[in-house]
Amino acid sequence: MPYTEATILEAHRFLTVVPFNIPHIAVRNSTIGGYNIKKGSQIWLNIWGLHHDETIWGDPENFRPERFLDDNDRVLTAEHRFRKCLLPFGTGRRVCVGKNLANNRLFLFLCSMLQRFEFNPEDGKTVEWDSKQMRFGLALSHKPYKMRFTPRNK
Ligand code: HEM
Repeated sequence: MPYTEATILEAHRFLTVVPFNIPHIAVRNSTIGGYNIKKGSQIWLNIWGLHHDETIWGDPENFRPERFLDDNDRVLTAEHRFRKCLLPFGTGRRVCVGKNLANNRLFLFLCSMLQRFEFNPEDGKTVEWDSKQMRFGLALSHKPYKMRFTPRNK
């Protein structure tokens, strides 16, 4: 189900639930991208910035799952630049241990909900989206909004 998988990838990018990763400490003096990092420095990875960088994504403020599909509507492989620039679970030795569990759950949850319900905003309303108005914390969350879930068999 490539479009569903692409939608989950795009949701990871667009929402970036953990915007600044979990802070790390440099264990030795090192150089990254021309910057000298002193041993003991606290490192905050700006994943939200990476996921909303116009020079990478072109139109980062648009929710567009198609960006993760190739010309044959297959999900881009892990080698594609977009996939390499998508780091919702961090990267390297301390990458999220729940990554596979979370992705499996997201897929099953999304599919089973979409099979059973139609989702719509409250009657006559639209849900306004502004990624700069999220509730900030270790994890980002949207301010409350109301949705109508209608069983698909009715
Ligand atoms: C969409 C869901 C999730 C997101 C976006 C997410 C994101 C992250 C991120 C960004 C990190 C920091 C990685 C780093 O330091 O480089 C992390 C670490 C971690 N996550 Fe998740 N996570 C998710 C779900 C889960 C789940 C379901 C579990 C457990 C069942 C989990 C357990 C952990 C643990 C234990 C760490 C610390 C790993 C370490 O420091 O070695 N996460 N997660």
